[in-house]
Amino acid sequence: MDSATSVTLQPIVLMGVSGSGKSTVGESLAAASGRIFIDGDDLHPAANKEKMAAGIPLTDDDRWPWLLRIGERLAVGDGVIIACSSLKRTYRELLREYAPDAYFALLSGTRELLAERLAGRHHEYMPTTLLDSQLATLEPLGADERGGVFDIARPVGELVAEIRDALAADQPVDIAAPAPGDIICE
Ligand SMILES: Nc1ncnc2c1ncn2[C@@H]1O[C@H](COP(=O)(O)OP(=O)(O)O)[C@@H](O)[C@H]1O
Ligand SMILES: O=C(O)[C@H](O)[C@@H](O)[C@H](O)[C@H](O)COP(=O)(O)O
Repeated sequence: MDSATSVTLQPIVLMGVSGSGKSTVGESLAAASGRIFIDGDDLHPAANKEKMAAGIPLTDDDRWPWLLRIGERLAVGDGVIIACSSLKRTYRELLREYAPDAYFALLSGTRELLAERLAGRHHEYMPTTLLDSQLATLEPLGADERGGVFDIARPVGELVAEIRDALAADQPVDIAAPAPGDIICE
């Protein structure tokens, strides 16, 4: 008889400031692990995109509706990988209300490297001038927050491997407890 345990895939949030590689690493990680990737950029209300395009940083009130959309997607329970800057701890706390087992992979690097990466890419709406406000807003992961910090100076393939290894080494909630009514095999 099959084991009664059911396996759930924990969602992964690629977090960090603009240009840290959330979309690039997230897409690669999803391809390597057979998961769905969603870019949080695509879930911003149009007003947020217009504001950022005008070079104005978002406020908390701008971000809450966006974070709610992301939380709802995380809550589906299919192990989705989402790129979402998640700059403040309060934002991550909101996302954890939807997905308590979410793993936050913080992509971290120097301002110099971030500026270089931003200068080398084209983005639908995000100007490079918002980098400093993003860095000022970023609150690093607390020791009690589930996740890890990854160095963006590493090649994408290495980052993907490092995140997969870190997740594999930290999966206390990967195997869900038997649900009521499950038949337990001795
Ligand atoms: N680890 C990396 N090594 C080299 N280039 C990278 C790396 N990660 C991202 N990039 C490049 O840096 C730029 C910013 O990455 P992107 O994924 O758009 O960041 P974000 O989604 O966080 O804004 C892109 O041009 C991307 O190709
Ligand atoms: O909370 C925010 O201020 C935004 O979400 C921001 O953090 C995000 O970076 C933009 O959506 C641009 O997208 P990129 O991160 O892909 O540049």
